[in-house]
Amino acid sequence: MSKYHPLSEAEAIEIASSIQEVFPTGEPLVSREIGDGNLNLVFHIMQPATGRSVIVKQALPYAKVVGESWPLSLDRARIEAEALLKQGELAPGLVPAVYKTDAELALTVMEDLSDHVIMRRGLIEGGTYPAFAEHLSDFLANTLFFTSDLGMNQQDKKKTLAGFINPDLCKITEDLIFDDPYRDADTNSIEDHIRDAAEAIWRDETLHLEVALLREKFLTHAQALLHGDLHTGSIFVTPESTKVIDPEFAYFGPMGFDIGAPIANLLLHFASQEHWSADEAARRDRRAYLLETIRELWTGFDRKFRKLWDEKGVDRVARAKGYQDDYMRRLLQDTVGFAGAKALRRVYGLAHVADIDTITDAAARERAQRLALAIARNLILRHRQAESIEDVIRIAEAAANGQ
Ligand SMILES: Nc1ncnc2c1ncn2[C@@H]1O[C@H](COP(=O)(O)OP(=O)(O)O)[C@@H](O)[C@H]1O
Ligand SMILES: CSC[C@H]1O[C@H](OP(=O)(O)O)[C@H](O)[C@@H]1O
Repeated sequence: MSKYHPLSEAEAIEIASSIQEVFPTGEPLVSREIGDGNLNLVFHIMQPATGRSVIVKQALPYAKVVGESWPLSLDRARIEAEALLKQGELAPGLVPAVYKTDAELALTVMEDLSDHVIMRRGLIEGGTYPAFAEHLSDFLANTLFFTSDLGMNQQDKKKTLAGFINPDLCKITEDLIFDDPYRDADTNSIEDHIRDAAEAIWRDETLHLEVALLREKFLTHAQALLHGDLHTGSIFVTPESTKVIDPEFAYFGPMGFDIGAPIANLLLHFASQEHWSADEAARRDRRAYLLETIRELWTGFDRKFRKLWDEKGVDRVARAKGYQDDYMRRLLQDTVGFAGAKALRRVYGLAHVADIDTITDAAARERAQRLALAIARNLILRHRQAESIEDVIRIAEAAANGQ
């Protein structure tokens, strides 16, 4: 019989107390459930006498945000733990330390990052993160390169891939990102004042073709091991430090999906700047910072990925003249398209973003939602023509200027 059951606070404490490297002494521990995500339980376990702490994250057999009517495999907890360990090897210091995993109980005990802030929250509060683009481009270049056919033995890659078959979580993405926003689905959550914009998207057949092409890539292109859900709610930051969490959507998919995710979320935050109803200068400065971060993220990624290819590439054939440039151009185009798809679903799909939803002035919120939709739609429509990250920046600036 399986030993799985959702943990009580007392059981979470008992498990945490076995982590000798954090709690070598026997003083009592206290627990608090702090999960604010859509899917899992997260216990913060602290030893008041020493101030030491860990996080115990446990999967539930269903999606917490919907309830037991949406069952989900517990195997996602094993996948999350294995992805965290692999990312820790490939991108040291950029993910939390893992102290213990238990596939049967579907849990991971990890480093407490409460001295950081979730990036979405930090951005909403006006924070700036000067090391973020450098760190995240390191994370992306290393995790994607060394799990692709360019940076890893191709037979080993196929064997590794078998451990990251993640059908339930991929299905969430296939439906919530690539299908439901393009039809009148029950899962959508549409504010009345933008219903006309959603209906226009449901009728937009040119857009549907581009989304079908992106969805096909997500379904079939096992290019590298992805994080799979790399939005600003999955990244902890301080001005000096960046840590990526929550890779439970990990699977072998198209790299542009991971690079597009943070770009989409920076653009959603860009759109949310409509909340500065009167302060044009504040809005302009904030937007310039966000666009510069997007530029640095892609250019840093491009430079580091090419360097790894030149210095650590394992594939002789990949050294064919012109192949690298062609590959990077296609990767940019995927990134642009996936950024658009990831942004669009956050405006009226099942899961929104606080950046926009917390704007209390309804007129400003509507402007932000329409701006996010305009940017997202143009990214999707034009992704196959993109030649440079400047195309993304021009699309965002033009939409913000009402063009
Ligand atoms: N290592 C950690 N350190 C501190 N807080 C964490 C850690 N991991 C998760 N959390 C907290 O729990 C929340 C939900 O975690 P997350 O992994 O995103 O869960 P879900 O998979 O349900 O989205 C985060 O937003 C954060 O507040
Ligand atoms: C029914 S899951 C909706 C949505 O939630 C996930 O995000 P998170 O686990 O970080 O809360 C993922 O983005 C899913 O698409």
